[in-house]
Amino acid sequence: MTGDQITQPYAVEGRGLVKTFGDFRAVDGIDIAVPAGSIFGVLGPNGAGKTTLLRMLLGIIDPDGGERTLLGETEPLKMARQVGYLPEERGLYPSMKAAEAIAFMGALRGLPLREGRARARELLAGHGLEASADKPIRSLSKGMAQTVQLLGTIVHQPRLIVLDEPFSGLDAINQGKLEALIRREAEAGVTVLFSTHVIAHAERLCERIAIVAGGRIRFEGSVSTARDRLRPQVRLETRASDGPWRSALPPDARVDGNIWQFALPDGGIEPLLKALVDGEAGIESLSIERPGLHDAFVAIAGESAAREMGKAEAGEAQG
Ligand SMILES: Nc1ncnc2c1ncn2[C@@H]1O[C@H](COP(=O)(O)OP(=O)(O)OP(=O)(O)O)[C@@H](O)[C@H]1O
Repeated sequence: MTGDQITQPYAVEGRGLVKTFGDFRAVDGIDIAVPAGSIFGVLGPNGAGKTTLLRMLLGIIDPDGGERTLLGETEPLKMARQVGYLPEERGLYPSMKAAEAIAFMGALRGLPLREGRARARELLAGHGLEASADKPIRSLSKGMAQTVQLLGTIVHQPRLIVLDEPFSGLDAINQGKLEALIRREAEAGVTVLFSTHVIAHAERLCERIAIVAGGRIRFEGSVSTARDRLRPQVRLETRASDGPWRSALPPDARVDGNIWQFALPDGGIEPLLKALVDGEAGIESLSIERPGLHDAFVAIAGESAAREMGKAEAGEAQG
């Protein structure tokens, strides 16, 4: 097949994407660019528009406005055989055997069945599921069935993998295995685009993220750049509770006994340290912590979006 080589810097691009259902704008003018070979996370609460965005990028639904390019092709479905897609709605034929289900999913994307069957067994063995290869899906646990579906998503060795909420419904062990699989695929040069409402997955895995809320992109860039939106936080404990050194602390420092908390000043920590030492404040403890992606998310998308993310995660843990 011609055009197999990735020559474009982005595996997926969307510009000005809009999707309206009735008079509701689920996606409200989104620009997104996923670098080829990267792990890219679309992060946002339920109903933010993530699924709609992914479906438009893949060509499953058409946008009402805007343009998209998938592996260099402006008609995304033309690249379907080079894409692996795990939809949010999971499901395999319950009576199909695990290896057969994987081969079947490969066949839907153009992989000859014989090859698919052989690869299915290799993949199952690689995930500790060789004993389940000839068992019907209905006899597998939910997590195992989800792993089988995931293996079916990658069996035809796609150049781009798109996973819609892939961590949902998996226990911590299977979530860890999925993270490892995503990393392995990316190391082999595959582009991985996934959606999630769990900030920790995006923070651990992604080179770049897009934060989506209310159908709009609130941030797109590296995890590190998102975290840099907030100043590092200082926690200082002094032996003395008063002295001239106090004027060196930022005026908005919060105080509890002899513990002071404040954002790292523009000039850095050194001028303050000097004042503390010269003033004999006595430094009991000092820490400077860079905010995590969760705090950055709150700053970027707002408290209510962050609460929605937390609620979805808690609901899932219960369910
Ligand atoms: N086919 C549809 N018809 C009507 N409304 C829709 C349709 N698909 C999505 N929506 C609405 O568009 C909004 C965005 O949905 P979408 O599924 O894209 O969000 P999401 O971020 O993926 O969240 P979730 O994880 O809950 O699916 C939601 O309010 C949803 O109810």
